Amino acid sequence: MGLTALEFYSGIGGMHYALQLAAPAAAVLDAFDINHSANRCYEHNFGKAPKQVDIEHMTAAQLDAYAADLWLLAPPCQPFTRQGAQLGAQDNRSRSFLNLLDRIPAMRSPPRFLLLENVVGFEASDMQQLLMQCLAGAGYHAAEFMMTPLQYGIPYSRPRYFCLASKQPLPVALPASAQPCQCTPSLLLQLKQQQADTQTLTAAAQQVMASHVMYVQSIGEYLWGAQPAQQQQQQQQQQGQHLHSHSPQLQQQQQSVAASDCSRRPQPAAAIAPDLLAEMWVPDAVLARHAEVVDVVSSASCSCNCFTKAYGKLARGAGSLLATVEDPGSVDPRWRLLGGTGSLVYEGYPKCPEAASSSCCRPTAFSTTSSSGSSGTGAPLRAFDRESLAAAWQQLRPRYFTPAEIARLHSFPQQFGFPGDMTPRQCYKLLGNSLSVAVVADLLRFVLLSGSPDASAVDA
Ligand SMILES: C[S@@+](CC[C@H](N)C(=O)[O-])C[C@H]1O[C@@H](n2cnc3c(N)ncnc32)[C@H](O)[C@@H]1O
Repeated sequence: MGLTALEFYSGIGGMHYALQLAAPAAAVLDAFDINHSANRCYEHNFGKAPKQVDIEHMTAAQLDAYAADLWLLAPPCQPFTRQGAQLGAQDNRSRSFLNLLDRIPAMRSPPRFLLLENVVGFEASDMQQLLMQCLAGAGYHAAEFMMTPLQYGIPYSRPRYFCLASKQPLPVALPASAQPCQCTPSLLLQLKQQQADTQTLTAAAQQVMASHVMYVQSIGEYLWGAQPAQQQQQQQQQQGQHLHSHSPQLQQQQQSVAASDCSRRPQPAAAIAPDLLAEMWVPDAVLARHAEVVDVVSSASCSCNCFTKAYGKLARGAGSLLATVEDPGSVDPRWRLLGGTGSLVYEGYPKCPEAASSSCCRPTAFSTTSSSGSSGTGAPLRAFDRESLAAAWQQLRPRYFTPAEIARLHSFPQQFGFPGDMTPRQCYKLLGNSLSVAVVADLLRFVLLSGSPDASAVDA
């Protein structure tokens, strides 16, 4: 048999889709999750339900029986989120993951590879230290990353922590650092072909990432294949400016990464059915109550904020809304599109859209982007109040992103769907817990190359 995997905390199967991209011949032997709705959705798409078991009680013998090559892990993130109590390993929701860490040294056939996903904040937790100690003690080579779909040209900010581990040396040995690596694994592999020593390689990779040269598609282009001409021109100009600031060698590498990422993008999302669209309008009352904290993007925006499981329920920090007016500037010239965040601002309000985005701000290297627009270039509103801002939002007729659109922004394949009886709220809850398939696929390709001499083919 080829590569075999176990998917812990499987949710709706984001890790499974990523594995299908990274190693098409690999097999997921079993998936495990306690959430019945998530398991129904997983079965709907993969034809086999995950085992509805509590991972906290799994034994080394049970795990050994699979003799799986790869463990995919997305344990609960609540113990590590910035808004929570940050109890880390002391939080009851960490117990199942602690159980797995305890089991690994006791196993006869521990996995050859591991991939873990969690929220930003995990890297500073006691659980991260326990994980690293466990991996080092069990003889793994490990590397930590902080990645977001924006780094793959996808207009979606969802920074997440990742840890990769392998019994064989990783294809690029990262220098010891207090901070997780922010370079994409595919870029590291490309640079490795030309840069012999690790120090030069990582310095070059950091330089590329810090300059934010990746071609990021607009939301309209990514979801529906549409790109307003004006924005296309703007992006080309920006991209040109950035590329000229680097060596021809790096330019070539960046362009080829961007091109290969574009080729992997999903098909445009299906048109929204009228009855679904009717459910997607954001009520005026919500805009009136939360005028200062909502984040609204347009189809021309090149980013939107992280969708959480509270999307559709909470206005603050749960994910962006989409303006349905094609050109906000034509409705009122005081609208501006922030280049860095993709958010719409009205004469400088809200002052800092990212402040409303909970744990979802971008990695530092990505927050220093050049803006295609600017905020507050007009005279500030003298008598600014919530009502006038709410009225301004209403002009844009914002709607919620549909579950299908969020699934596409997570790079789920076109054929992914939810069971027909699930409400949008249930879908949002499941999607908010899930992950970016594009990001995880890239990390998986990298870790699965461990130990291979030419680092050119996945052993699947
Ligand atoms: C962050 S989500 C992972 C989502 C998944 N990666 C996806 O693509 O949808 C964590 C999942 O772990 C499950 N979970 C939490 N504690 C668990 C436990 N003790 N045993 C089994 N599953 C658990 C939750 O039901 C939830 O679906």
